[in-house]
Amino acid sequence: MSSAAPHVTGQDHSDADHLWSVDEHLEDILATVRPLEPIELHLLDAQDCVLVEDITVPVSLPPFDNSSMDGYAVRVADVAGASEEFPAALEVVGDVAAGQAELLHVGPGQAARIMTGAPLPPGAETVVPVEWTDGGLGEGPVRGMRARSLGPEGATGHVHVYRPAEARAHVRAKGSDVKAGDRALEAGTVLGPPQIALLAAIGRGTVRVRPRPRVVVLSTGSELVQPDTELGTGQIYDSNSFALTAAARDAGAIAYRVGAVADDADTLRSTIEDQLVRADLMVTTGGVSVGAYDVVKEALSHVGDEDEAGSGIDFRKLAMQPGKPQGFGSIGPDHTPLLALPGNPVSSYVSFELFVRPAIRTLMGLRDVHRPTTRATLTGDKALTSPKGRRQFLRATYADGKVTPVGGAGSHLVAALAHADALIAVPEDTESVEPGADVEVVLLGR
Ligand SMILES: Nc1nc2c(c(=O)[nH]1)N[C@H]1C(S)=C(S)[C@@H](COP(=O)(O)OP(=O)(O)OC[C@H]3O[C@@H](n4cnc5c(N)ncnc54)[C@H](O)[C@@H]3O)O[C@H]1N2
Ligand code: MOO
Repeated sequence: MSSAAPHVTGQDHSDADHLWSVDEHLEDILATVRPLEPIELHLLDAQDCVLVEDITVPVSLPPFDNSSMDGYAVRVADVAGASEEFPAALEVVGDVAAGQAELLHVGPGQAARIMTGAPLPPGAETVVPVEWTDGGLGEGPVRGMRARSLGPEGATGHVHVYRPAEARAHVRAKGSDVKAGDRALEAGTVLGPPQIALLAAIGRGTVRVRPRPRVVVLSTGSELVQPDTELGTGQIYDSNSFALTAAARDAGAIAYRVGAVADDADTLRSTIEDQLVRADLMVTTGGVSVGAYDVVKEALSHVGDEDEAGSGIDFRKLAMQPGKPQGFGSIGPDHTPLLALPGNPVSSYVSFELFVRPAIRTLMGLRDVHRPTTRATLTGDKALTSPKGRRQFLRATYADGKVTPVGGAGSHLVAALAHADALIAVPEDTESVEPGADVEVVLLGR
């Protein structure tokens, strides 16, 4: 299943030195990535997915008139004028429990003990809550019914009712929620818990939705080792593959983390080929810069160019900091989109937020693909500086219309990233921002 249109960039940037703007790169990605084909999924597997069919209610909700209270089903005339001083005394003909198929008939002078959700029995016109009665015990108003374990035989004898009730009081009418033939949900609805509740309530076990994309995250670098192992000389822990797998899940994807691949082009190519079978989107980190060991660039620069129309990864520089070197294109027989992110941990995470998250959400068919942004007042005691011609994304915390930078601009500062919940976006033409200024903020984690 192809999740990408043939990748033909709308821009003519054949010049290798062309600096792409953040918006141009994003546009290129979003013009290529296509929503996944819908499939039929069980309700819980469809959570957070976009519905592609209008859902019509097959049976009314509630399907029958039923009681909204534990109490007694009675006739209106039999309790008219009832009071504590002059209670109505009615013969109890038995119990009506929720789910009970056989219904009693309530005649004049009679009452059936009824439970919340149980069908209103024929003959009864209204329900009096048990608190308005003596519960059949003859000792004044009660707070509730006796548990079934204490009275397994059910209700018999007489009940005293102390208040009148209007017709159909405490009765939930058939179809008062939705009626058979009504539109329950429209195509395009995102299925959250309340929508899943409605689908289950009207008896739908499966629905047609766009599935969550399967995203394979692969980090590269011979220096990388797994957490929980001993660090050797020159080694560091692979944090990007964890961060991006988590970020892919957070965006709505089913994410597969592939452990770090060493800096060897053949190994990388064959690992990517092996992973394509379970990928609607591939994300790599590292190896996209200009070093001699920048293996992603080496392995993917010419991949499929000759034999797969529309395939190939384009490596480019963005007018952005962090996140300058990026790769994007599609790969393999299904033209699976691939985003090659830079290796610095903050660069890869910021790039994910700006480019991969919208791609994942486009695959899901969602309308809102971006993180929300807002304007906020910069706080702190120093001016921010930003490289000329680059859109800078600085880590920050945001609250109550104020935004405060956390840590510096270095793209290796993972600890500061872990304490941030926002990014300050400093425009390309701005080199310095004074405290008190109004800035644009990308809100993470919402
Ligand atoms: N001469 C130049 N050098 C560099 C340039 C440049 O324009 N000219 N650009 C710099 C920028 S900006 C970035 S960003 C990086 C991007 O480099 P790569 O994508 O090739 O990434 P690596 O070299 O593989 O790694 C960079 C850095 O990040 C660490 N890293 C990588 N992967 C992980 C991981 N999975 N978990 C944790 N840390 C990781 C890696 O050890 C390096 O320290 O290039 C600059 N250089
Ligand atoms: O662009 Mo790099 O991502 O500045 O560190």
